[in-house]
Amino acid sequence: MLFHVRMDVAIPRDLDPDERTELVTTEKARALQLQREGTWVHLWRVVGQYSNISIFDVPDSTAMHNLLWSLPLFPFMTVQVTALTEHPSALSANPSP
Ligand SMILES: O=C(O)CC1=CCC(=O)O1
Repeated sequence: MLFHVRMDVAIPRDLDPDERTELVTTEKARALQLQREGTWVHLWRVVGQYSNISIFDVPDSTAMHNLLWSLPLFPFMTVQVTALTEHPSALSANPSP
């Protein structure tokens, strides 16, 4: 099941710099792991913002929820999730005759 997710990151300015570095480093490691596993299918920076647009491929909405809650930066993010389904005009839904 595919999900479109927008994450807007807001790390407090007064957070300890070492803690900030640790958070960002562990978030990156987790993101790379999930991309290698094929779960985090796309990860794009939103131009000019500390935000990303991502596509996830997970079994169901509970898995999506649990994954997001498990992210190290989750406490510092506002997350918008949109469940996706196949468009009837997509090439993938219309194999060539
Ligand atoms: O920087 C971000 O947009 C938050 C984030 C998600 C995965 C990652 O490595 O950073």
